[in-house]
Amino acid sequence: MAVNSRLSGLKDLSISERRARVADSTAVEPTSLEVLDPEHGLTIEQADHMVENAVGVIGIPLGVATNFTINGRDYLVPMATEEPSVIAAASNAARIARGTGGFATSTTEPLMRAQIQVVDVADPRAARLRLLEARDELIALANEQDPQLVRFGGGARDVAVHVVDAPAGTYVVLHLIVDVRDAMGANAVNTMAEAVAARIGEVAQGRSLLRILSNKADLRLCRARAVFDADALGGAEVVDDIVHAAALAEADPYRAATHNKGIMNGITAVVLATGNDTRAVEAGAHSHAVGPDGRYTSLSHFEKDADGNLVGALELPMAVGLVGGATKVHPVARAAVALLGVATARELGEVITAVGLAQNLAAVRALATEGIQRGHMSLHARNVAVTAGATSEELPLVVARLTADRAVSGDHAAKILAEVRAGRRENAR
Ligand SMILES: CC(C)(COP(=O)([O-])OP(=O)([O-])OC[C@H]1O[C@@H](n2cnc3c(N)ncnc32)[C@H](O)[C@@H]1OP(=O)([O-])[O-])[C@@H](O)C(=O)NCCC(=O)NCCSC(=O)C[C@@](C)(O)CC(=O)[O-]
Ligand SMILES: NC(=O)C1=CN([C@@H]2O[C@H](COP(=O)(O)OP(=O)(O)OC[C@H]3O[C@@H](n4cnc5c(N)ncnc54)[C@H](OP(=O)(O)O)[C@@H]3O)[C@@H](O)[C@H]2O)C=CC1
Repeated sequence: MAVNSRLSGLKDLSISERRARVADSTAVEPTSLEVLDPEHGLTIEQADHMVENAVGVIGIPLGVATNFTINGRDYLVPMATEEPSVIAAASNAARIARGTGGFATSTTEPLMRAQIQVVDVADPRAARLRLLEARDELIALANEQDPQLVRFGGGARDVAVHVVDAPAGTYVVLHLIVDVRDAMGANAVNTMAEAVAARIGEVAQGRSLLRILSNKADLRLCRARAVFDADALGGAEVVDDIVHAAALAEADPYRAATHNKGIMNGITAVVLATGNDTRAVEAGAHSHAVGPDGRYTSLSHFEKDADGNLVGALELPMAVGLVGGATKVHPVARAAVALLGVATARELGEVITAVGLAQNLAAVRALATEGIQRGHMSLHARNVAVTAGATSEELPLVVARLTADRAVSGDHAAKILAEVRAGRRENAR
């Protein structure tokens, strides 16, 4: 069944109505969403199998971003985040992009690198060539470790050898390049790296030391682009100002870090919801943000097209999988993947990248126009009101006053709450 992600007004429904609407708009059975209730989610027994010294589980809100069209197909995107306004912002930008066809994405092959470091090599440059001569033997040896991966069409594909001059010595570092198919790949690649390390040491005539995947997954890139209509963004000046905002992020690492954090607001939320390794994706992203000149810069680019519309583009490494890790173990992650309806790790990566671009556009548009506080703080007001002690009944009143007063602070919430309660006592008399 074709998904319809244009669910206007989803925010105004109760949670059970929202779930019914989401199930109705996708191919998932409504009962499969029951696992999203905390009492039906990850059990302490399951947690105990996942990590060491487990003593509990922590709940993170899971929401659904609406309006996404990617390569002509609609997706409702599960996002796990503790931060208000993130899911609203992604949905907002996806709604704007939808008017001009949505997001177009592409990806490279799912190639990961493992590094095998060799120390104490007398002739590092000659050792590099000896290792390249042994390429076929090393690939065959690595592939013996994971016949299952090879059966799925993956496996070791190539080697590259770097000579690295470091303060404590010169190292020969062999990169084993592995097609990991639908896995994130760290376990698969690390097993291979450990298995071939001794032979690599022999060929290089040194001692093999580290044998571990590189999170700079620069051979496994995902890309997303979209056109955002100038009028829908607020006009030609808004387009120009977004281009200025993005240009600052390209030139200034202080701004780039925040700009990229905005991208990761979306990316990490989908990575977490689907049970993938957030640290691996974040490490990949930030390493990709360092250009050939060694400068940290923005991951995305915004420019104006010939029609005066804004064009956004994002490219980053995307080491995510649909098998392995917590994806198959965590019941909520399984439900999130089913809801998203992706068939391959590549498709998952492309959706995540589109969400990153949408998130970035929403934040930069807010910054280039009214500022971040109106949209973000009005949604954050709920947290502030709850922290001040508002009950579910008092919450709408306190949030409405906080937003109207444009003063979203704990002190002000406490003052409003006192007034609301005094008013109630007065009415009760
Ligand atoms: C917050 C909005 C979306 C309000 O924006 P708005 O224009 O007031 O919203 P609207 O009421 O006109 O609604 C527009 C659409 O937004 C979505 N939407 C709107 N509200 C909701 C909601 N409550 N729940 C769910 N969805 C919502 C929804 O899709 C809706 O369309 P509909 O489907 O209803 O026809 C806007 O101001 C925005 O996009 N702001 C950006 C917020 C943001 O980026 N937050 C991230 C946290 S700040 C940060 O960490 C990063 C940063 C900013 O530092 C990065 C950087 O510096 O680059
Ligand atoms: N630096 C890092 O980022 C590190 C991350 N990790 C962790 O590693 C985990 C991910 O490792 P990963 O290797 O993905 O997990 P798994 O080892 O659990 O899964 C990969 C394995 O799944 C099997 N498989 C089944 N179907 C497929 C398919 N369609 N495509 C590919 N493989 C398939 C393969 O063989 P088989 O059935 O024989 O296993 C493959 O080796 C995450 O938990 C991550 O946090 C670990 C160390 C370091």
